[in-house]
Amino acid sequence: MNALAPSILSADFAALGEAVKLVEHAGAPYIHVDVMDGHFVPNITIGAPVAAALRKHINGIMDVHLMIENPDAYLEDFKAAGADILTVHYESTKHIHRTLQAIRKLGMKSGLALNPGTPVEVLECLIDEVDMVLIMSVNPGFGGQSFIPYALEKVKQVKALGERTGRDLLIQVDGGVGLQNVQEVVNAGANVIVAGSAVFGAQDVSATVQEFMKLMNE
Ligand SMILES: O=C(CO)[C@@H](O)[C@H](O)COP(=O)(O)O
Repeated sequence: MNALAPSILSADFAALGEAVKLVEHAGAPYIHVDVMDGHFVPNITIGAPVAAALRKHINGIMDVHLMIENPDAYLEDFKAAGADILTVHYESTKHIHRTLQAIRKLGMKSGLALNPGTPVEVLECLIDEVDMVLIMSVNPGFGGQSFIPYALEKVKQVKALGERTGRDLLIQVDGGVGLQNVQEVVNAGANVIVAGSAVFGAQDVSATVQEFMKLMNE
């Protein structure tokens, strides 16, 4: 599973302007799509039809992060839209074990996201159903927030849990990651980095992606 690792940069988009830039840079091998519903998080972004339209321009893995209530109702839609990895939140799902199994049954890799206030201990009973753990390093809902330092400790805990249980996990970190702190995040154990404003807010998107990749793989 960790053929993607050691370190992947995932250009994260949640707005159509960012999606246009994404299409311009469609050589990106791994794309993280933020889906927000205005209920689980205060923001609204895109749904499965837009993800499906963008999929045609993505030359690589599409990783969809569902920040929505009742994600179970939409698993098949995002499979049909072309998601390779589908991530749901521990906090939005009533029967998370069943939801993770359902994602895999549909032929996608299963991702489990933990908000900053959710401890890593909840993974203990779920680890065998999870391909990727997403440690949120901001409270979900908006780009451009500051990185919460305690996330580094959680990444270390997930890495240790993976080693203890013999699982080759993808460990993703999302929120407030930029060129200034990406190495610290990778050194803690992350192997998939999500970056939104640091990529799409840059003057030169391609050069910034290259700089990220260099720092992450040094
Ligand atoms: O999903 C979220 C927040 O809800 C994150 O993906 C952010 O959108 C990442 O943006 P930056 O913090 O990198 O600007």
